[in-house]
Amino acid sequence: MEGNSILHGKRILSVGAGSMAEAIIRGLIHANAVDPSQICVTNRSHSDRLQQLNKLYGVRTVEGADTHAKVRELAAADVILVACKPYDVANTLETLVGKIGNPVILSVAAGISIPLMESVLGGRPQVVRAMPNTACAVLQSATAVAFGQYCTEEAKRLSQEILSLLGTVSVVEESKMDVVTGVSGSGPAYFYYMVEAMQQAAESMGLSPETARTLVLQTMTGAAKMLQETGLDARELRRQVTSPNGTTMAGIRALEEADFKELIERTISRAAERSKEMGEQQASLLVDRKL
Ligand SMILES: NC(=O)C1=CN([C@@H]2O[C@H](COP(=O)(O)OP(=O)(O)OC[C@H]3O[C@@H](n4cnc5c(N)ncnc54)[C@H](OP(=O)(O)O)[C@@H]3O)[C@@H](O)[C@H]2O)C=CC1
Ligand SMILES: O=C(O)[C@@H]1CCC=N1
Repeated sequence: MEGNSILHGKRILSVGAGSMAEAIIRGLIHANAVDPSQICVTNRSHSDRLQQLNKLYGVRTVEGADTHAKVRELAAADVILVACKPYDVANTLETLVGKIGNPVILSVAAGISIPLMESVLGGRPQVVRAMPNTACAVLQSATAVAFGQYCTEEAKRLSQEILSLLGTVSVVEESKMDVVTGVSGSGPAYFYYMVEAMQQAAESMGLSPETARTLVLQTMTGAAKMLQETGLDARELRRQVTSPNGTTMAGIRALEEADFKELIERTISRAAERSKEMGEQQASLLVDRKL
């Protein structure tokens, strides 16, 4: 672990102990970037889940109901990772008011805007909105990040340092976050769906499940590596596989007949719209509550 890293001695409190919190924690521990004792995790009610994370990663935990310990953790946190479901964000942030110093509020919640979080927290909170994906767990996330108006340069550096340990980081305007969510936040699931479909097809045509899995996984891994390591774009790499009138051309023709590119555009657009919708729902609930 780097003693001179900006993360040295920083305390990270994860509010939420689900899939995304675990992917981030696992990544940070595996990157050897923080000592497990720097991370504390809390959730609402599932103490068994907290015990599991403590056992797996050595992180500290504090139960939702353990008020004194929780208040201490909140006050001492340098970074509060908001990793609960979008519809729980406003209520969760409300419970922090008056109990925190001036930590970086690093939210990964889909759709929930920086102004909404700032308004719930009040004052001049340092809110960072990120959209990573579960590949944080293997340090291969494609993360995008947008900064709130009250973030200091140090807060920006600290959050970027944390996220860049977990994969690539692209700084974007907040208005692009819904699209980002549709592309790379949900993206791994489209990819897994494609893997499922290819394995299923391979098996239905007579390959054993084991052979199907090996061939499909290595094909995907090899293709991704070719994209990364040759610097060539996808179109050119596809051209190299496609012999005139050969097998690939026959396969691609089936994708074109099904309007595959339009389908992918629709897929990303639906996910982005859902992100926007979730944010708008939460914003209007908040307005209703204030009336
Ligand atoms: N999964 C993914 O691939 C990605 C998810 N995200 C975002 O990450 C966030 C979390 O998603 P995910 O991990 O899948 O969700 P999960 O349902 O797996 O986890 C949600 C967690 O939030 C906890 N929680 C809810 N309310 C509170 C509260 N008031 N205080 C403390 N903890 C609370 C829950 O605790 P309990 O179980 O006790 O109720 C649970 O541990 C979402 O906002 C999502 O949009 C972003 C990118 C990718
Ligand atoms: O499905 C979801 O809502 C979350 C956000 C991005 C990926 N998973």
